[in-house]
Amino acid sequence: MSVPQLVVHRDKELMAQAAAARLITRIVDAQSARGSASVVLTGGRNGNGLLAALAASPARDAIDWSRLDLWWGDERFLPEGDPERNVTQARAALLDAVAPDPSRIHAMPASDGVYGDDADAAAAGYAAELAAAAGGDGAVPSFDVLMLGVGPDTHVASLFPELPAVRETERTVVGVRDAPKPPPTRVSLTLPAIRTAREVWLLAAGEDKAEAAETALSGAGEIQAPAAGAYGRDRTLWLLDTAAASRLPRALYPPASA
Ligand SMILES: O=C(O)[C@H](O)[C@@H](O)[C@H](O)[C@H](O)COP(=O)(O)O
Repeated sequence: MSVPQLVVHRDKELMAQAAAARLITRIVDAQSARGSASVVLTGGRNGNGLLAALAASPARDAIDWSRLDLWWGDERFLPEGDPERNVTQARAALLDAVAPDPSRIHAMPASDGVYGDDADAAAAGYAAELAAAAGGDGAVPSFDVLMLGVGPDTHVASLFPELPAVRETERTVVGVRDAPKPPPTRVSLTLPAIRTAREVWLLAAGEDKAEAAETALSGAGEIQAPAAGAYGRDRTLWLLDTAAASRLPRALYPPASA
């Protein structure tokens, strides 16, 4: 378990731009070291803001888009092409502008796909795809970076406080029903899957995330505060803006980042 590091940026726009630059560098380093990179994207405003900033970055094509595997931490279980799906929003924010290798874009199943409207079957299908990509070395590939937006209630992916999905200890992907954040039915990585990533980056910008950041970083348990259970093998990085960091003890983050 890696102890959370915090970086606090002036505002959400700068946080998105700095996080995008950080992601470009991390991907380029992974591609240089191992020939390819594997990244897990997140939905939501902060996640999509990062993708849009990356699309606008002059350095974006330092990434070899033909050697990048993209996965999702969660997905709204809706029909293919629904504007509310995280992959639809990721395509609009970034993917349509960079033309990655389509075989390496691993979208979670849609509710009108091969699994029909069965979210549990869709989750099992995505778990099988992860395991196949892991090449028998385990249940999921070794993700270089796994990004998670943090909800105001401290949820990450579609793991909401006290609900069954956050309590899952065996499966890597689960179906979620009755999610408090619409739409109610989703597919999500579980905490055990999240924690296999080399690096986990939690994105929290805006006043509405201040209480969640304080709760998750002040010793709350992962069932009550799922963000507290999201950490990487090598690194756990909270990327915040000053508004989201406003309730944190000043000692938690270095002065240089304020
Ligand atoms: O499917 C989703 O909605 C996201 O994956 C979800 O986990 C999101 O990242 C958080 O709710 C934060 O969303 P905002 O950045 O919009 O607050």
